[in-house]
Amino acid sequence: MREEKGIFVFLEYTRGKIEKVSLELIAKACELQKICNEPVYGVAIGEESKEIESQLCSLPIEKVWWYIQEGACLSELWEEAMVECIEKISPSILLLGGTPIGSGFASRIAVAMKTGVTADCTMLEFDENRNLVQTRPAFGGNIMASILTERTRPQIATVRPGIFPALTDSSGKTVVEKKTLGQKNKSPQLLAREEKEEKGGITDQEILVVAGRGVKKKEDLELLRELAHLLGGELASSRALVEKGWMSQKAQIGVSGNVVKPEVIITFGVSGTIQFMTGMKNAKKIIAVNIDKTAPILSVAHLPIVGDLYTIVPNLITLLKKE
Ligand SMILES: Cc1cc2nc3c(=O)[nH]c(=O)nc-3n(C[C@H](O)[C@H](O)[C@H](O)COP(=O)(O)OP(=O)(O)OC[C@H]3O[C@@H](n4cnc5c(N)ncnc54)[C@H](O)[C@@H]3O)c2cc1C
Repeated sequence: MREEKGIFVFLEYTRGKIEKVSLELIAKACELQKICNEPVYGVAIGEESKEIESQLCSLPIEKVWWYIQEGACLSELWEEAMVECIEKISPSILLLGGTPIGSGFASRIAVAMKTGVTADCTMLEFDENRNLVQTRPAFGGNIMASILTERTRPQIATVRPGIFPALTDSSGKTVVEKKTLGQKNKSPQLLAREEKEEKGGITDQEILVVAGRGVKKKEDLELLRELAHLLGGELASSRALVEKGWMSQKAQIGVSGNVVKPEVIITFGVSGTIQFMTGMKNAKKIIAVNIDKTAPILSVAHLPIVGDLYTIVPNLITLLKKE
């Protein structure tokens, strides 16, 4: 049997841009490569585009297989392409973004290759036997589980967007091999496609104002939203307010929400449970306002403020409006 070697990364793209999470995975794969000294490969599947071609060519990795999709977007065709690649190069590791596409794809590939998949990893490293240690929060974020796929290959892991720093080097010269994605005679036809522009997402914001259960009424969120907009940011929340139906799940930070990495995060009335902190611990500056001086979030904040949000927020808004 051939020895499995190499780190294989699934490169997702939309609207002429490789997804940030895929660039985060490439950066991580290059970091792992320094330890295992194995090649890093990529695979992309989708419509042909000049922008994508130039981005793929400038990745700092060995080679990319680019399957051009001409017909319907069918997961079975994607699976066939991926399995073909895996069988050809026998990678020891396959990394995918923990996106709706990446997560679904990972499990299909795992079934096809009769191997395991660890979803939503937050840490990837090697053990002394060069097995990939795939670490992810478990039991609602109360413990970190380290999972090994010792007996089968490839070791498949998905990683949530925003966990690893993205690739900054675009000076690579990758060999890109174009292939045509297979067609199915009786495949469903894609008649039209409507692209939905995501607006107001919290994961790309530099500044986030976060509302927690300390906010007493839904209407009070407007004060925090006003503050967020005056600061040039967006309003996010803990799960407590999503459960009340006051905020959308898209605005939730945490282990079952979004992972964010803004320059500044200001929390109001958030206690700082592990499930919440898992989603924001990499923020550059954490400012936390809590009425209770024993709230856990105050001990991790760069600027902990013991006080009532109902006094502090209106004062801040008045100050900012004067500027
Ligand atoms: C499987 C699972 C997954 C989960 N995933 C997530 C997740 O992704 N994200 C998440 O957030 N939670 C998650 N949770 C829920 C989590 O355990 C907590 O329930 C939640 O984070 C609490 O939100 P909170 O801090 O807003 O509320 P609380 O813990 O109730 O804290 C409210 C805080 O507001 C302060 N406060 C009250 N009044 C004021 C005031 N006037 N001014 C200033 N401060 C005030 C209080 O002192 C308190 O510290 C998950 C739970 C489970 C079981």
